[in-house]
Amino acid sequence: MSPAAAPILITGGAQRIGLALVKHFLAKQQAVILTYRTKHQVIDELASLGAICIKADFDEPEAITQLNNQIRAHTDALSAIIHNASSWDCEANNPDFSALFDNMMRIHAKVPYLINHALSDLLTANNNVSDVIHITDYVVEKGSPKHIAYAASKAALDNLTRSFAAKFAPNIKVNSVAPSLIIFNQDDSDEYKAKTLKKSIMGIEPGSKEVINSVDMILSSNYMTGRTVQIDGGRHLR
Ligand SMILES: NC(=O)C1=CN([C@@H]2O[C@H](COP(=O)(O)OP(=O)(O)OC[C@H]3O[C@@H](n4cnc5c(N)ncnc54)[C@H](OP(=O)(O)O)[C@@H]3O)[C@@H](O)[C@H]2O)C=CC1
Ligand SMILES: Nc1nc2c(c(=O)[nH]1)N=C([C@H](O)[C@@H](O)CO)CN2
Repeated sequence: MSPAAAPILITGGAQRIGLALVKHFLAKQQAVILTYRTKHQVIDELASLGAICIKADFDEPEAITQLNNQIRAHTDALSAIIHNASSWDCEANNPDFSALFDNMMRIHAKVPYLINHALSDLLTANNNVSDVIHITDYVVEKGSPKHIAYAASKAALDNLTRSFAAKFAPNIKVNSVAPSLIIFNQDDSDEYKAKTLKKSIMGIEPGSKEVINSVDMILSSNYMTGRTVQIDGGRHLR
């Protein structure tokens, strides 16, 4: 009987894509540690399924230190870290561009940077090659005039992928998944949805399974590192 794999840490695991990833791994009997900021109703269900649910608001100064300590109370190894937590904020909603830029850089670049450093020994303690996966965005390659700070922060995360891949090899692989539209938000208008669907040449809202498939492919590789899986429906061909 092979020993149970060490837990996978997923940040922002209580809704949408993060939640789909958590449920996917739990269904495969894979141990999961997830962070959440808001106490979504689903948290109790995930805990009953065996997930370790840790409250972490990464806007708080001590969040990383507290997360580090809480994770070490539960495990002495990790098989993967998936940096999923994110805030899709924009200049139109934030007249304070300085605060917006700081917030975007913190959640999308500083938090993954600090977590990777803080927990790398737990990844190395894993019995097999471990993984860090950064969930970036198609806009890393194109920019975004309506989400300027967001796109720049995801580009920083994209660059961290290559730096950490070089630093952590060969015990830890580090890769990005760069989606464009995966799932709409509840308050998205029909007009926005129609306009967004036209941006790719596949023209669909693919759903979280696209990200799950890409993550599973990365985790199944013993060789791929410092690279990006782009799941964008052919947006670059428009
Ligand atoms: N949805 C899509 O179509 C696309 C998504 N992506 C990327 O995929 C990933 C998942 O997307 P999606 O599911 O839509 O993400 P969401 O916008 O639903 O956010 C994911 C989670 O991030 C958490 N979060 C945000 N800010 C903080 C913070 N300061 N501290 C702690 N947690 C925080 C939220 O926690 P809580 O809810 O607990 O407050 C939320 O559950 C993201 O990285 C996103 O940028 C990229 C392109 C397209
Ligand atoms: N944290 C989030 N990031 C992004 C989201 C989201 O809902 N939350 N959504 C998008 C869009 O789907 C975009 O890819 C297409 O308009 C981008 N990032």
